[in-house]
Amino acid sequence: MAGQDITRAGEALRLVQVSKTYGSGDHPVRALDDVSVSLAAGTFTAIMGPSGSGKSTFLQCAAGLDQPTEGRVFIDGAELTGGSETKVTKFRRQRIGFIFQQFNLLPTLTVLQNVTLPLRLAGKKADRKRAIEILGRVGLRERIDHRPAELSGGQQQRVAIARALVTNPSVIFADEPTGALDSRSARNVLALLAEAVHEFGQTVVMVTHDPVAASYADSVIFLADGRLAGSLDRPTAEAVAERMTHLGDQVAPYAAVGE
Ligand SMILES: Nc1ncnc2c1ncn2[C@@H]1O[C@H](COP(=O)(O)OP(=O)(O)OP(=O)(O)O)[C@@H](O)[C@H]1O
Repeated sequence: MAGQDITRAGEALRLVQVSKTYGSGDHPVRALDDVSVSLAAGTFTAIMGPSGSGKSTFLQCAAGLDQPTEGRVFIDGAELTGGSETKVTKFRRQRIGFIFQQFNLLPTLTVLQNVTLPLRLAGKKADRKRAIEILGRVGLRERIDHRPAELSGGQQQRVAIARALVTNPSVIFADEPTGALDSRSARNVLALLAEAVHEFGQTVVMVTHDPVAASYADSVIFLADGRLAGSLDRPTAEAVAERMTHLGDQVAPYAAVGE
């Protein structure tokens, strides 16, 4: 992980000429093709693009869940790429938070235990007070002893947000975080993510299909065929939907979240 530091101050995520090719032989798939991106700390970025454009691959490579075939990834100035699997896992636990479409909470643990788990995995003290404070922030102070199955989908996703926030990570990656939620819960979750960015200085990178979800971000990065296909600052749902149409996607009616 050594090497020349090519990142800038205040930069939370940097991808330098990242490519990912799946398979070899006659039909390799170039899922990401020479993607370079720089995201400032304390910003909320949505990644959008047609199906198969490389969004999940982008997230997997940027978050150290998969290794790019070429290129380098830096989180907070430290290189994520190039280390052993053990080093990358440690790096992820210390610096990266995740939010998934299906919440990925452990069903046998209570809400509070789910939230303190990343601290324990990162070898830190299971700081109960901090976990309870964050659960209060996401509106679940009264539910800390419940199991995930006793909560609604929106509440489970709020637990997952608390779990992502608890280690104070350099970047939180969210993969379709509202994909399994009704529109009201989705708005609530998106507002919480935006609040984590604007009030607490978190950095969030979110993959989404939904122009309304993307409109909660500060900017949108578009992918098409594994390549960068532009960006949009201060996006509105209408502008995002319009751009997606030009990228060849069948955009869902954007009332999905905002209705
Ligand atoms: N493990 C894999 N092996 C081979 N090809 C893969 C693999 N994972 C993804 N791909 C291919 O890489 C390309 C990009 O896939 P990716 O899942 O990143 O797209 P996406 O934009 O997230 O798509 P969606 O919106 O449908 O989830 C696609 O052509 C896909 O078929």
